[in-house]
Amino acid sequence: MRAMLIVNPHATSTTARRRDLLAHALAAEVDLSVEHTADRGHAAELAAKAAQTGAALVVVHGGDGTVNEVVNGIMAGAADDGARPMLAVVPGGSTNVFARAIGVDPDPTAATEQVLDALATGRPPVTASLGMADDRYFTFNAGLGLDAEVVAAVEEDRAAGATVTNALHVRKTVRRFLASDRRRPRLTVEIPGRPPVTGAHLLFVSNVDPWTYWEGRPIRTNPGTSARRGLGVFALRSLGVPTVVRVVGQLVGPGSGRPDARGPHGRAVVRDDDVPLVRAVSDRPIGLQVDGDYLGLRPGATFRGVPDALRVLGPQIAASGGGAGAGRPR
Ligand SMILES: Nc1ncnc2c1ncn2[C@@H]1O[C@H](COP(=O)(O)OP(=O)(O)OP(=O)(O)O)[C@@H](O)[C@H]1O
Repeated sequence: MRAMLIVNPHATSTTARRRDLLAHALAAEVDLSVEHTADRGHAAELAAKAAQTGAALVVVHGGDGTVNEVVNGIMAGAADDGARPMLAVVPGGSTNVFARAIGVDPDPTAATEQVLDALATGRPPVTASLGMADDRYFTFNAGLGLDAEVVAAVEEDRAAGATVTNALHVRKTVRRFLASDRRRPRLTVEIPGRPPVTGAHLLFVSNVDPWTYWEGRPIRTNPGTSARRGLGVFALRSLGVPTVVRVVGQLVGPGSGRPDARGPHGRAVVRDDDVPLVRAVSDRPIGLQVDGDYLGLRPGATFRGVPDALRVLGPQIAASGGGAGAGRPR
């Protein structure tokens, strides 16, 4: 089997030793080419090349941003899903939301074992859905408004040499929240078959649950969403302090991370956990983020679910038919 290993050598939790071990272990099982990314965008080019030249497997070792690039590269490189290489993820970032949501072990050594075991035993890949925000695929979430503004502000600090920490995210979120125009909501959100929702301030669209992790704890905006189902939609129609305090409490309070958590709810919360399509139009330009990558200001965006888009090698499937969001064997 021909495979490509794509590594972001600058990802937060990777080391030279781990990269070497991973490459050696994989090379014992497959015909492997090893590529290190040189800059932003390179992982997408490499993955597209792997798909175009008929590789059967692309293994990515990096954070969610590099995984997003690799997925977009695979999808661009092979339009026909039968010709698409399988994906395997060995987490190398700080949160690794997509990998964890589809049942990849967050520990890179254990995740490597999952991939080697699947190769050695012939365990089939599982399928996973993707989301699309306009023409860009996403693996875990995309958003319009506050979260995109926070991503942009954090990226700016990172580019200036700051270390990205949870504390930095909190500072930027509070600052953007206080600076936002909380009296003039910008968005109209349209979900087919439902009356349009006017007066929304922000929109989060999820492909998997949880939406993200905080200090290792899952933050669940749409607990009914998984890589086997459609998109999760979460919008807020009020940024009033009482509403925000209540919703933040529902997102991070006791019991919020449990598998049976109800998720955020209330009059100002618009939520749907399984939709094929959602459109949002803004009355003035609004920031868009996709898997933590800021794409700039937009007049709005169209989000689509892409079922069974990827075959992911490594995660096991529970007897009940699904791990944490993983799809079915294929
Ligand atoms: N060699 C590189 N040099 C600069 N940027 C890169 C390189 N390789 C990948 N990138 C970009 O850097 C961003 C962050 O990388 P990645 O997600 O792999 O790691 P991370 O920052 O550790 O992840 P996380 O933010 O989840 O902790 C990605 O958006 C990716 O496109």
